[in-house]
Amino acid sequence: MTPYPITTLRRENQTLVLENVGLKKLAADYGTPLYVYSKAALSEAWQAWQVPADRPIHICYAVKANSNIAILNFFARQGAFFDTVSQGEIARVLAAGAPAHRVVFSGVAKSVKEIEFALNEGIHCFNVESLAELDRLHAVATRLGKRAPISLRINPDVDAKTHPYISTGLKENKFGIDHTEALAAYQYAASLSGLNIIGIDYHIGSQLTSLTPYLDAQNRLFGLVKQLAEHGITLEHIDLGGGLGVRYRDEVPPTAASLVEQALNGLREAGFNHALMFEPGRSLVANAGLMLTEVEYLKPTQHKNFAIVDAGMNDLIRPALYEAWMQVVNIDEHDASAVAAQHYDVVGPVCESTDWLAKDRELAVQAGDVLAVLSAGAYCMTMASNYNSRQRPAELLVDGSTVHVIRERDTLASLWADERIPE
Ligand SMILES: Cc1ncc(COP(=O)(O)O)c(C=O)c1O
Ligand SMILES: N[C@@H](CCCC[NH3+])C(=O)O
Repeated sequence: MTPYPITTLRRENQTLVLENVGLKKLAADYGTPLYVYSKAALSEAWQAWQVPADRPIHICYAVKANSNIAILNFFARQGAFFDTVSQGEIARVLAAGAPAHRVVFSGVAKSVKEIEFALNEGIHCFNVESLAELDRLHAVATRLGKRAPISLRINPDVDAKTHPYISTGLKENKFGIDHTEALAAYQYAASLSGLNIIGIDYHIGSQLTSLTPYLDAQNRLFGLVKQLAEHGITLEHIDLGGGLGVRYRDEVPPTAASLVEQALNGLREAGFNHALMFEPGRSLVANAGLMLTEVEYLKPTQHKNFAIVDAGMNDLIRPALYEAWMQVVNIDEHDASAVAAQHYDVVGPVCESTDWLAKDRELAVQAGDVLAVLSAGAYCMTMASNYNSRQRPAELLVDGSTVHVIRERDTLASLWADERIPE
């Protein structure tokens, strides 16, 4: 196993280099905390999903994983479709230069305003999550003199065997329409003139590290597609969602190609000629990014050692939220004779006890060192907040030896720019 899950990251002369750029210089030039993404790693992740096939396969990048418009623009140029969950995400995709007809709109709570916006822009498909949403879509589309292209998101009741907070395909989850009610839901949708049925989809959870739950869900879904056809309801596409896991530590997730092949085999066996869609987020971006953070203080106590860094749970919340393990490395290697390795909890400045990035990690570290939190390209910057009135980090995109600033750090004034003191 390579030392780092980011393939474009390596150690050269005891310091970490991403593509052709030294991380120490980036921290010095742009300050910390700082997100840094590798364009070559994004390319590699995108290529991994490209499988030759006897039908169109649309890869819909799940915008929530990393919604910086430079990242969206990169995927738009590759020909990606986009999975979105809000008007804001759709607007970002359009601002990044992608056409509306490559947008699918998922989410359990689509508002009238969001539906109007998506219909007027002309998106590819609404992934519908309830009967009430069918009624709302029909009403809005009819009022606008349009027909809404729809797919029903099915809840297949399959255990994705991932963290319970990011599992979405069990019957107790709020997502999708119960597979036992799917036929009736489709028949109801077919009776509504404002709707145009084009697909079926599911998304069973995130950070999946085995193909088995996908196969279980796929079999269930394909059974439904057959049943629908028997009732005269035909579909253009089948969307198998996102969720493919990545390596944070020692996970060995299936390759994207093996997931696509499993789906293609299933389609061929069933005699289906539908187009195929997937909605990957994490697997396209997690291991294209890292976060740099400087050690402010070392705080040894009688119980444990703390390395107190300048990034907090507001900047990177995954450990606080899911106890997620993310690799933390010192970007400069110390000679063992100069700095001895010890066990540290790496904690941030936020006034919460859950404000930690890593626990009980062996690190040779001094105050002033810069640490890199790896695999931070997905669900890190998008979940950042201004809690404790902290300025969210800047973001950089490295391309060979070139560094692009793709987001400036929040300014102090931006923290209250939208607030008003009453007269
Ligand atoms: C509907 C939908 N599609 C796709 C994704 C992307 O998932 P992942 O980042 O795990 O690939 C998510 C998030 O889990 C989602 O909710
Ligand atoms: N935010 C989660 C993934 C959630 C996926 C959303 N459907 C994470 O960081 O792992």
